[in-house]
Amino acid sequence: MQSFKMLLSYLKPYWLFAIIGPLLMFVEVGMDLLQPTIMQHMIDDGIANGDTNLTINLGLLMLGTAIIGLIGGIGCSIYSTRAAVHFSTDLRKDVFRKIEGFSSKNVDAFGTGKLITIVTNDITLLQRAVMMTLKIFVRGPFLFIGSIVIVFFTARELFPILAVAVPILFVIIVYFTRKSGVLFKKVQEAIDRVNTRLQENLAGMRVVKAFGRQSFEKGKFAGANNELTKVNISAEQLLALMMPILLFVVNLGMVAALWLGVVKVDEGSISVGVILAFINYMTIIMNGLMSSSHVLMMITRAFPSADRIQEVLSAEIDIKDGAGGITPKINGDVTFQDVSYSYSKNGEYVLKNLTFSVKQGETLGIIGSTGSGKSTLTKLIPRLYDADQGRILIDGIDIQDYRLQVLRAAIGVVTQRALLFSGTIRSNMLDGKADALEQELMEAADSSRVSEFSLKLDEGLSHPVAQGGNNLSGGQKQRISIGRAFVRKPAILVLDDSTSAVDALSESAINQALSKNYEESTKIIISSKISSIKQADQILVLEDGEIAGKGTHEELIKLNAVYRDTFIAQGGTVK
Ligand SMILES: Nc1ncnc2c1ncn2[C@@H]1O[C@H](COP(=O)(O)OP(=O)(O)OP(=O)(O)O)[C@@H](O)[C@H]1O
Repeated sequence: MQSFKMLLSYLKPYWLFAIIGPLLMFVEVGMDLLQPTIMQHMIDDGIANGDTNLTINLGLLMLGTAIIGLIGGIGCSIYSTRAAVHFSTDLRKDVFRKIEGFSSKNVDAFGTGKLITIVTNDITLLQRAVMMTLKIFVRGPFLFIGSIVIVFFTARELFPILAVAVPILFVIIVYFTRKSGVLFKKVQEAIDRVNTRLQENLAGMRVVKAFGRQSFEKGKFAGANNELTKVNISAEQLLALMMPILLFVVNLGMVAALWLGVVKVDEGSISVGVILAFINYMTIIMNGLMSSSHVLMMITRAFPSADRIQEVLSAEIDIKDGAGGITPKINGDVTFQDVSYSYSKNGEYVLKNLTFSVKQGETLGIIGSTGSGKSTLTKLIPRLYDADQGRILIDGIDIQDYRLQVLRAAIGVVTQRALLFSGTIRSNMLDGKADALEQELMEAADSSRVSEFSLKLDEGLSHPVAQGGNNLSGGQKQRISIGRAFVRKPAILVLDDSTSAVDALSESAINQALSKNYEESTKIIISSKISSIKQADQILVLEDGEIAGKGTHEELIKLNAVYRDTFIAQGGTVK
């Protein structure tokens, strides 16, 4: 509820629409409320007295009020829709912007499935709730209260029926609205799980097919889907139950009105027109209450969504921007001082007391078994995660003191899995440096061996890249990913097992280009192949998050048994 109220501030820029809409609705409802009373006079004063002129005039008045009501209704729809759609557009923009600023830890904490549901489903639900509020929230209560007031003054003899029926209707609505709120929260959570399953399957479709896991994955998806079906049915059934119960109460009220009305007509205290008008008002009251309850349900349904949206908007981004003011030119000396890191609070440390330094232009090789923390180490440098203990310095300055933009602009990362975006080879490479000159682009394409295959393509660098680079081979994707990092000529180049899918010839060409064209960049190269890091100025051997060895290839061969054994296992010979 609190979140819903807070998010309503997004309506502020559209306050005029948000006021005009409901105001026009007042016009529509006013006209609706007049109809039964006009009809009553038509029956009692016009038809009963055989006054044709009055009957026709009252008939025309009914038509006139109906047309004015229609205009009010259409105007209300137009303005309310505008306000609600603009509201959700602005909200979606802000939520997306916030997610863009999330640290990797924030994303891990929410999960991508949930974030997608929030940006799509939750915001749509909220938009609908706002629209209904502007359109119908005025209509329901106004119809309801207006009818009660009119009945009180024009059919007081029948008023006791309302005095009994209305509180009962109220209790029913409050009960069902509360109950459904809880269930709709569960529906949202179930949608999260379906989205997560779907997302995982789409991303890993090839693996699923290659391993013949379709039926297994279908089973998992069906599990999440069945869960969603179950809670959806419970929620919808609850809603479906409410309407007949409300109708039943209203019908009882009508029967009572007819019975009491006949008695009163016999007594001569009311006319037939009053009974008909009362029954009409009773229907209007029911409609008013039903539409109010419908909007209330929509709003209740939107409460959990508002909470989830607010959760994103108020999430504290754990990576804080540095104060800046430091020289934006980064040379590339990297120093780790006693750095430890754990992915979860109170969890096991993935990196333990790492201390090493690498000078500008030097190459640092990192080798170690699977899960030893190599990738994590490199993720700490552009501050995708912040170290829990110790400090990381670049050019002698703590990385937390740099503006994030400055820090990250100085680092070129080639991730283990080549992640490409739909577009062209060129647009993917330009992601590394948007304003790169053609010459810089070509140099990067040559160094990363992109040219080697792009020149054979009809469109060259303009060759289209499908979503995720699915129309390219693993090696081609890796080369484009390397080219993207190369084009920025970064002070620090991080290559995380980035040539695993590249053929030996290309790998050696890329390594040559690295030492020739990127002489000034500090190079941090993770590789499972010793041949790829043999020439490094310094090699770290990571074991279980700790530095188990440090030195040049020759030093480690002599002094580090794990390194020596790995070298021999990879076909190396030791003198
Ligand atoms: N986002 C994450 N959340 C929680 N734990 C993680 C996360 N990423 C990695 N880990 C864990 O941290 C440890 C180190 O992972 P890391 O990816 O750094 O290893 P690595 O040495 O690069 O492995 P590989 O050679 O297989 O790529 C592993 O135990 C892994 O399970």
